[in-house]
Amino acid sequence: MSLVKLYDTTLRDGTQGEDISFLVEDKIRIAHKLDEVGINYIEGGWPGSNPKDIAFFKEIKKEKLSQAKIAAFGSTRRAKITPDKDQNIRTLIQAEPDAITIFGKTWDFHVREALRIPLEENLELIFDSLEYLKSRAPEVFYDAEHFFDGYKANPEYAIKTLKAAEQAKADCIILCDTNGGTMPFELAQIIKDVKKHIKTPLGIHTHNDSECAVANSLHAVEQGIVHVQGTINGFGERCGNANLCSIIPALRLKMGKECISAEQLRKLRDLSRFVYELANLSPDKHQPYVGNSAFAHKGGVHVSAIQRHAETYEHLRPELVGNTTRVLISDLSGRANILAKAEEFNINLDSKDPVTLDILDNIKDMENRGYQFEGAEASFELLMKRALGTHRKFFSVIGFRVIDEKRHEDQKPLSEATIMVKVGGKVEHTAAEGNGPVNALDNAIRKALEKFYPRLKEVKLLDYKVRVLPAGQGTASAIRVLIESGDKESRWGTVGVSDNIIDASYQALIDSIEYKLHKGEEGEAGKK
Ligand SMILES: CC(=O)SCCNC(=O)CCNC(=O)[C@H](O)C(C)(C)COP(=O)(O)OP(=O)(O)OC[C@H]1O[C@@H](n2cnc3c(N)ncnc32)[C@H](O)[C@@H]1OP(=O)(O)O
Ligand SMILES: CC(=O)C(=O)O
Repeated sequence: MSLVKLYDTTLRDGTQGEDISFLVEDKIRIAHKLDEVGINYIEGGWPGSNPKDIAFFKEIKKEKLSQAKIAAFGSTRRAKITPDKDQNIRTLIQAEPDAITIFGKTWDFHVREALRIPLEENLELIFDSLEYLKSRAPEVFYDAEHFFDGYKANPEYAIKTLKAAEQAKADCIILCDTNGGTMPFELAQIIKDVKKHIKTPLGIHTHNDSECAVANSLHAVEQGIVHVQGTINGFGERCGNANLCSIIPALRLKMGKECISAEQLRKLRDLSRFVYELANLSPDKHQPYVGNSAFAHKGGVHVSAIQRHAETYEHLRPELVGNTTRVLISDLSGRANILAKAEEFNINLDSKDPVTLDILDNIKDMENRGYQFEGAEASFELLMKRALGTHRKFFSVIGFRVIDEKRHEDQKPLSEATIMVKVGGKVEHTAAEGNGPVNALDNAIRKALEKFYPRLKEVKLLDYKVRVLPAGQGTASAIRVLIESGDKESRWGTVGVSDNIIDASYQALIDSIEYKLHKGEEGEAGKK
């Protein structure tokens, strides 16, 4: 296997993405995770940009990393001053990183329009800056900004800029597709041309504006590039950078390139989710390799086949990247989906059992009426238990009332719910206020039941989604409510559908509470 070095820029280019910002503490925690996963270089930020990035380089020195090197990022010197007088270059050295990466201009258009200096002077900026840094940092990398656009516009000049970096003895020259518009077939040919002129090891840094960042990075490796830059989850300026969560498994599992170990690869999904969490963003469920849907099978034909052999519909075993196969339930399901789900819930079901067909018919009918079980697996589990006769009725609701009242146009509306429930032989009648009618109803149901089932105190309502479903033939439009609840151990989704939003919410709330009570009972049974 040939070796490819991985260079992560989540903490620098990643933070140039809209909505992405990390505290110094977040950056330190992410650096540790990147180190554990075997990333060779972690670009921590641009110390010449802001105090937070300076603080990162100070703090990271106190940490013990197992193998990763820390890189600091900056630009070539400004025109008309020497590198020793350039504040940006000085802060790079003061940061005392293991490696320094500076970017410089390749594209004549940029030299004229962005820097507004003569082309020759830009070559001096590149050479001087790298030569100065080379004797002051253990390793020095050169990011050739806009390399591919520059090469297409003026190949001779673009190569001259790389030669300036080579003469200054940069340890690696990184070809950047800064605007992200290069196509994989163009990129491969340009790299072939570059290799005729440049002997310094080459790297790649691509952006995703044409959705080709990962493909371009992999093509670059095919062309002999040995250093790959990218970010976790593809965070980065505009449409983002090349996504290392896709590049790494492709390098190792599809291209036979040595980068991280099999054990480290199994931590990839955790790393992806950790970075989303610290960025305060919801994970992209459709993300290849590491997303929740990456190995989620919905079509009945697919589910039937993967149960015979997973590779029929999976390009690799999800466990290799720390993910798992999932089976989704919908009106596209067949018996195989139901059987797979039953197994997941430890329910014994046979494909010839008439109950299996009953469940399937019931689901198709309910989905036709607007239910959706993909995000409501707890409701589905209860539905199966009801069909099998293993569902326990912990309580019954005799009735409820919800009042929403606004007493004056300047006042906030008041929401109050009353509910009457029966548990065993006892009837409980309670009222509760809430922040809106659904919250009031949730509070009232729980208040009435917590007395009998104290474990309900652990349940929290985590998410609430409402969707207005279009009217079907002869039917009025309906409302679907999906609720996500959780306790300290797990999270579960439930669904309700009605032409009345309160009733739809009520169904989803009741399912959530019943699910928690069943879960607790099974837990207790397991302990006995
Ligand atoms: C392709 C990339 O992603 S490169 C990384 C981009 N990232 C960032 O810009 C984030 C961090 N940036 C910053 O904090 C600020 O822009 C700073 C501190 C670097 C500079 O701030 P300012 O001095 O106020 O300049 P400003 O941001 O307005 O303009 C950029 C300056 O850099 C100069 N510049 C741009 N590229 C280079 C280069 N490769 N070498 C030298 N100077 C450069 C521009 O000419 C301009 O200087 P000028 O206004 O004197 O002509
Ligand atoms: C250096 C860099 O971030 C770019 O060219 O995109």
